[in-house]
Amino acid sequence: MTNSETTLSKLLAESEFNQECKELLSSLPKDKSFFAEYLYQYEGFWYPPNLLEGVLYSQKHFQARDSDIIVVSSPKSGTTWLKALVFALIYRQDYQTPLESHPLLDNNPHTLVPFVEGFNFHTQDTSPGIFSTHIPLGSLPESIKDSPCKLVYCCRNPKDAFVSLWHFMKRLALKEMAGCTMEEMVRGFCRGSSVYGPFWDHALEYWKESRENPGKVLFVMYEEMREQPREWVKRIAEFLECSFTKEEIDNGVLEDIIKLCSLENLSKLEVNQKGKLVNGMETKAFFREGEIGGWRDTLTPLLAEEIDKTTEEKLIGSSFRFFC
Ligand SMILES: Nc1ncnc2c1ncn2[C@@H]1O[C@H](COP(=O)(O)OS(=O)(=O)O)[C@@H](OP(=O)(O)O)[C@H]1O
Repeated sequence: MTNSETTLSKLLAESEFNQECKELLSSLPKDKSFFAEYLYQYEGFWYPPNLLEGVLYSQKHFQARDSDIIVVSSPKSGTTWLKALVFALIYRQDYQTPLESHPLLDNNPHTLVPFVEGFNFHTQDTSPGIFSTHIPLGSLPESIKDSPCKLVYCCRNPKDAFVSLWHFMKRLALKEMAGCTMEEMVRGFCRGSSVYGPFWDHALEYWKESRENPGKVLFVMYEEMREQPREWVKRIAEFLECSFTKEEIDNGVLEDIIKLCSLENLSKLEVNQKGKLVNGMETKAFFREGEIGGWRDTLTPLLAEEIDKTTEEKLIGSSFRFFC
């Protein structure tokens, strides 16, 4: 068993659950999985037990402040990038160009921006607080829904998000993955039984909320940010009420932030090549190719078609469309 295997398996499956959580788990629908022994369905979405425990904890204890910013995504949809961008945007006055001593140069974005469901949100004592979550809209802690805090949702094409997850799991050599074929994993993903899945319902709920409540939720597409980072980073800044001034644009602050947070830059930093998060996960696992349509190198046409079919079914009655 490799180190990362031990750590992640432990993280996903062997936590010591409190009594309340154990009782809840025994009452929930469960499905065999390759993330942990079982995923459990809670409020319509699927979780490994330890992540569900984090969701329950956050529902009880997370107190959003009015000024807080929450980066939201399904796993593998651009979380790490958006965390870095929002952090760099909000603190850009504190770390002027040239960016030689920026915290993102020696901290992984996941260290700087804690997860709402990660038990360590208490460590964030700055204002505004920047947090991140994969929690579906309906299961967010009430204080997030009720306060004027803002949510930036990052969505990605399901085939690329799936393939990214596949490579991530493979790299972490999770023991539950042993013997799991890609066909099985695609099938699980399509029936919604994937971490924080169904992937489509997750995106659709936030997309709808962004339409109905545009001051609360900004919906961004990973692919559009890749193609037009200037446009989108400016739009995110506007949404977060920290628009770029003309002087900043003239001085190249926008370009510096884009460069600092780029996959090319972050992935070559020592902290992201050799570092580990507090939970033991290797930081390099969060960076790969970031390609649009990269799924073609991994998915067979048949498996791609299976995901497309689910996408088609899920989008019936909605005008929402994924990027490609
Ligand atoms: N800075 C930056 N810019 C653009 N793309 C980036 C960046 N950082 C990570 N990535 C790519 O995002 C994919 C990982 O997704 P997440 O960050 O959402 O993963 S996680 O949910 O936080 O585990 C994963 O995509 P794939 O390359 O397709 O696997 C990463 O390569």
